Amino acid sequence: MNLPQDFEQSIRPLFGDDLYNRLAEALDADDTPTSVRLNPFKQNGGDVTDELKDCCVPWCPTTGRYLKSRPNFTFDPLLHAGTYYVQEASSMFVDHVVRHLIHEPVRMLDLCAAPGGKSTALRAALPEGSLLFSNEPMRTRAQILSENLQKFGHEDVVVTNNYPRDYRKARIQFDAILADVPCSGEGMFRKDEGAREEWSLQNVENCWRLQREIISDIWGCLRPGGLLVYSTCTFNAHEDEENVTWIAEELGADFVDVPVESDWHITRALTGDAPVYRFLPGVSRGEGLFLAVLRKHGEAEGCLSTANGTDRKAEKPKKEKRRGNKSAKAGAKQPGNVAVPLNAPESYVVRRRTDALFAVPERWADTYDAADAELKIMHAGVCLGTEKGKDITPDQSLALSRQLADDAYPRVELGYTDAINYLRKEAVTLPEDTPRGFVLLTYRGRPLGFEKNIGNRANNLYPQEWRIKSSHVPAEELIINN
Ligand SMILES: C[S@@+](CC[C@H](N)C(=O)[O-])C[C@H]1O[C@@H](n2cnc3c(N)ncnc32)[C@H](O)[C@@H]1O
Repeated sequence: MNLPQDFEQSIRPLFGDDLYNRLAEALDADDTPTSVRLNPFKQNGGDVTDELKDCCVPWCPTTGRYLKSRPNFTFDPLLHAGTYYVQEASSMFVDHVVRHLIHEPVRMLDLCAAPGGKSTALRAALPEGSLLFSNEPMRTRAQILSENLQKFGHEDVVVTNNYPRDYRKARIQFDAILADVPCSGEGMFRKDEGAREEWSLQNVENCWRLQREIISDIWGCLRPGGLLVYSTCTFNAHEDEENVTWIAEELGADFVDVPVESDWHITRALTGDAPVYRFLPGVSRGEGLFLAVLRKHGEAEGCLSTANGTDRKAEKPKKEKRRGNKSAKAGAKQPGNVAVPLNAPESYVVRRRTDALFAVPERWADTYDAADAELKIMHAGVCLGTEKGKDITPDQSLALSRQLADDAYPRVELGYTDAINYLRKEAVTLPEDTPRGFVLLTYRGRPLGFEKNIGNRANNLYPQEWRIKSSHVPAEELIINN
C-alpha cells in the first residue's frame, strides 16, 4: 500500500524514523485486530465463547474482548439483540478514562457520536443515574446512532440530530463532553482505502479549523470545572497536540492526567509535554486513536453530581418557547393513563412526540423538556410504542430495553433459522397455542422484537430499516457469546 507522499513527509519528522517505520508497516498489514465490547446490561454473566475469545482488552478488561478471528457478525441474532457491540479496541480507552475520572452521576454529552461505539462505551462506564446525550448532526448517521443506542437498551439516553451551536440554545449544561471530532482519518488508512485517497494537506488544515470551531461552539455548554474528552483517529499534530493546546490556552482549561499501564504501549505527546494518549497501529493493539482530557477553568458548582438537572434554573425553557414546542402541540394532553410495561413504572413520565409515546425517567424529565424545546430528539428513554386507536403498537425500543418487565408480553423462543428470518422481516410462524395479540420473540432468552399474532398468521413488527438485507441464511448457527 502506498501512503500519500505528503503524509510521509509531514509525519516522519514528527514520529522519528523508528516509530514512523513501525506505523507504516502496520498500516500495510492485512491483519487488523478484531474486538467486541460486551453489553454489561444484557450479559447475565456470559462471555465470548472459548473458541473465539483471544484475550481481554487490557484498558477495558471487564467487557472488551479481542477475538481470534472475524466472524460474520450480521448472522448472529445476539448482535441485533444488543448483547455486544463490534468496536476496535483503542476506542475502548474511553471506558478507562470515564471509570477513572467520573464516580458520581453526571450529565454527559457525546457530541459527534455516530455510529455509537463510544456512546455505548460511555453509557456502560458512567455511574448509574447519569444521563447521556448522544448527538450526531448528519441525519442518516443519526438514525444509525439511534438504532445502536436502542439496541444497547439503557433508558438514560437522549439521541439528538443537531449541530453543536444548536445546543447553546437549549441552555443545558454538561458535566462532561466527549468530542470525537470528524478528522482527516489517517488512522483509517489500514481499514479503508478511500481514507488514503481523500487525504491531503489541505484536508488536514480544513479539519483542524473545523475541530476548533466545533469545540468553540460547544464550550459554553460545558460547566466550569467540567471535563472535555477530545479525541481523533488521526496522527498529525495539527489536529491532535496543537488543537488540545489551543483549547487549553485560548478557551481556558487544564490538562487532566489519566494513569495508564506501560504494557498498554500507549505513545505520549509527540510535540510539547501535555498528557495525551496515542494508540498507534504497530505499537498498541488497535487502530489509531488520539485522546486528551481537559478540565474547564472556573468555579465548579460542586462535584460532578448534577445529573438530574432540576437544580439549574437556566435549563427551564421559557414559557413562550414551550408553547411552540413540537411535542406540546402534537399532544396537547399529556398521556395520563398509559400503562408503562417497564420495571419500576412509577419512576417514569410519559411524553408524546407525534403519535409515539416515550417513557422518560422522571428524574430527568425537566432536562428532556428543555431539550425538546430546542433540539431535534430522535430517541429518548424508552419508546413504548405508537397509538393506533385505543391500542399501542409496541416499539422495537421497548423490546430491547433492559427495563422491559418480564411478564409484560407473552414470549416465544425462536431457533436460529427462525431468528434470522425474523430479523430479515419475514413472517415467522408461531406455535398454535400462542395467545393472540402482541408477542415478544426471543432467541437464546434475549428479546429480538415483536410480532402481532392474529390467529392464522402473525405480522412481523421488526423495523424495516433495521432488517438484515442479505438473503443468505448460514447453515450453521453462529454463537459468539453465551
Ligand atoms: C469520528 S466520527 C464519530 C465516531 C463515533 N464517536 C463512534 O465512536 O462511533 C465523527 C462524527 O462527527 C460527525 N460530524 C461531522 N461534522 C460535524 C460537526 N460539525 N459537528 C459535530 N459532529 C460532526 C460525523 O458525521 C461523524 O459521525
